[in-house]
Amino acid sequence: MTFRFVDLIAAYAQRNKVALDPNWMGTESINLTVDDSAALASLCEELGWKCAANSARPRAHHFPLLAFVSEYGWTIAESWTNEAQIRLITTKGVVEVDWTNSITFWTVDFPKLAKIEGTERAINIFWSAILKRKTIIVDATIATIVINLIALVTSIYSMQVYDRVIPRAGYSTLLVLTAGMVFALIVDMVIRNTRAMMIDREAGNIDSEISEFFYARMQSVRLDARPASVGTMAAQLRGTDQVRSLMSSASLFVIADLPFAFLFMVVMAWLGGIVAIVPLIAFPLALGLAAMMARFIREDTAAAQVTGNRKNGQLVEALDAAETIKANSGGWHMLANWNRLNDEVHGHDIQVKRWSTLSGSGFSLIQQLSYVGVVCVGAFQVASGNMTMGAVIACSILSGRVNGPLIASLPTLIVQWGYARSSLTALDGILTMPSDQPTDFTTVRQTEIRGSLKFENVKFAHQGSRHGLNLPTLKITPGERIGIIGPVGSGKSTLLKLMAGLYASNEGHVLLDGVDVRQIAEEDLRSQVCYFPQHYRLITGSLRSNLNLGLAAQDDDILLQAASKTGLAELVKNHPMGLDLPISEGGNGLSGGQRVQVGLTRLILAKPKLLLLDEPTANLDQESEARILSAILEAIGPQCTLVFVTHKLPLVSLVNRLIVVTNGQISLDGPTNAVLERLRPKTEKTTNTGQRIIVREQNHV
Ligand SMILES: Nc1ncnc2c1ncn2[C@@H]1O[C@H](COP(=O)(O)OP(=O)(O)OP(=O)(O)O)[C@@H](O)[C@H]1O
Repeated sequence: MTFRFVDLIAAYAQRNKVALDPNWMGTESINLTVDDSAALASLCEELGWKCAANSARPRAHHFPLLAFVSEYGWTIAESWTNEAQIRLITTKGVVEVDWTNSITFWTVDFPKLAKIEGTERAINIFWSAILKRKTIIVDATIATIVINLIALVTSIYSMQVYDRVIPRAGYSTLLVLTAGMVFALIVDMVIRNTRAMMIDREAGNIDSEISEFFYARMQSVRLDARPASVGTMAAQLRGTDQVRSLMSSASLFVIADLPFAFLFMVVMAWLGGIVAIVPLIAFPLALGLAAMMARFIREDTAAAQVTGNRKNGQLVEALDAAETIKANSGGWHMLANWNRLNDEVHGHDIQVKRWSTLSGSGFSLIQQLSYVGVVCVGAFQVASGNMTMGAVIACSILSGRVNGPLIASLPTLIVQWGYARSSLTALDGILTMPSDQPTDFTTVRQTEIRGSLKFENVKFAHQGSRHGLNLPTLKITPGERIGIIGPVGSGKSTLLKLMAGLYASNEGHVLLDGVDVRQIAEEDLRSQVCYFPQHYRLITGSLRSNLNLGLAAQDDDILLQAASKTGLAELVKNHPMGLDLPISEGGNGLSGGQRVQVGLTRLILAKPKLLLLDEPTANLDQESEARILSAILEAIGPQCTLVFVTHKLPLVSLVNRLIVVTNGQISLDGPTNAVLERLRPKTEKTTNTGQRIIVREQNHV
């Protein structure tokens, strides 16, 4: 067996920390099982990738490389292990082979798609999205140059009018100059609007690109690594809005305007000599003030942001848990928390506003002083004959242009930057959370999962928890029917999530068909391993969309056939909209049992190879429970491995093996009857002959 093309390229891309476009998987049909390098080259060309071959001895920093070795087929050459040998990743595992120049190495140069997890920082995601749009940056820069040149022309116009037109009463010249000026100002307006429209349109594209990236990243965060508050995490993600609005904000043009401040100072020096000293002092003063304010504001914007996110978390919790809160008169408690957070946010906001107002008035003072300074120094220059009146007017206009854009935009920009900065920190936090498919694992495609499981020295504890699961060994063979029982909080659900690959062990390995479960490609794993959680939630949409969730859309008659097995068909029949029955968030509008019926019907449609059920029938009556479980058993067939957690002892009659979890450890594991026998409480009895014996009582749930 050799690597298939998809596996090879996916593994190679992952080692290069490049996220591939999911659509490229379309070429899956092509198998590079022979040294068909030409096929690799033509496929890369088709996909817009560049690949290059090299038979020379690779240097240490050139790895990883693709290589074809007759004994192993296509492999990934990872590194030198010594002077003469190369470490290869093959389908048979990691091997070391002697280097000969008959081995051809290949590199594939992928287009710079989003990098995946690990070293990436949120700010880089934004910059790469912006820098990708080079034409727009060039156009906006040209527009900014023209706008600033028009500002220069305005000052020259004033100088000409004061120095040439008024003394000579040259009114026809005035009309020509004014007409030219009006035209320039109209051009200025058109360019400004076009620039703003261009930026807005691109900001929309950047926004959808960035939000798609972060949404996908948020979805891929491993379940056991998620923060406790859903609302807080949602608010952190919304931080992308703040960063994007800063990056596309018109006030950001102040940065593009900055180089022109120096041009204007040069022109002022040319027109008025020493007058240029005024902006030379005022400009760095304004920049210094901006830097100082940004520093002062930083702590408060960060604190306001963190508290604001927590406030969002509290809001989501209050809405989500409304039933519990109302039923337990918890409203006052929640309100008190809400008010506390509100006051905290308000306190920080007020500080931010104070600094912002102070900086606004500080900039305005610098601007006015600069104007007064130019007029004052200009007056001395005029008196000494070094400058004309018109030049003084032109210099006063130019001094406004040196500091003007800064003064107009900086207070807002500083506050926006403060919030964006703390949003970026929160987004960095999301990027560092471990994802379902870590980059240090090579993904393996497993289109045919058989359903055998093996735990090797597995240890797992939740974040911040000292106690967890400790499973030195556990083996499950394909087709086994296993029940897991144990006291509340003993670790049954955690064990099931480890089997499903939803949690990652802290130590040891969970192997599915001999491959680490985290290594198996997500789409292969989820399509063949079905996990049914303790609290099954439905998704906003229709009954049909919930039944088809993650599956290829099925015909209605197939859906109805499956629904009739779980009793869900009753609901469909009795609702005027049938399968189009609308479902709101979480499945509100359906009873707890009906939600479970929807989830279990979907399982029948999914036909998994490994089925993991966490108390699937907790919400069902006895009759439905028996019917649904036998329908599921029939649908999955004898080859499917079934593991379910239950507190209902009658259900264990469905399984032939029982595992008892106590305190995070497997305390009993064996044939159902044997385990039940061991579990029966013992009592001491005296027989008729006076002999004292130990008997086991009936089991109780
Ligand atoms: N998200 C979490 N964060 C921290 N600790 C958790 C989390 N989920 C569960 N735990 C802890 O892990 C332990 C095992 O929980 P688990 O849900 O696996 O128990 P269980 O045996 O399924 O319980 P039950 O029968 O009540 O469903 C418990 O002590 C629980 O407090």
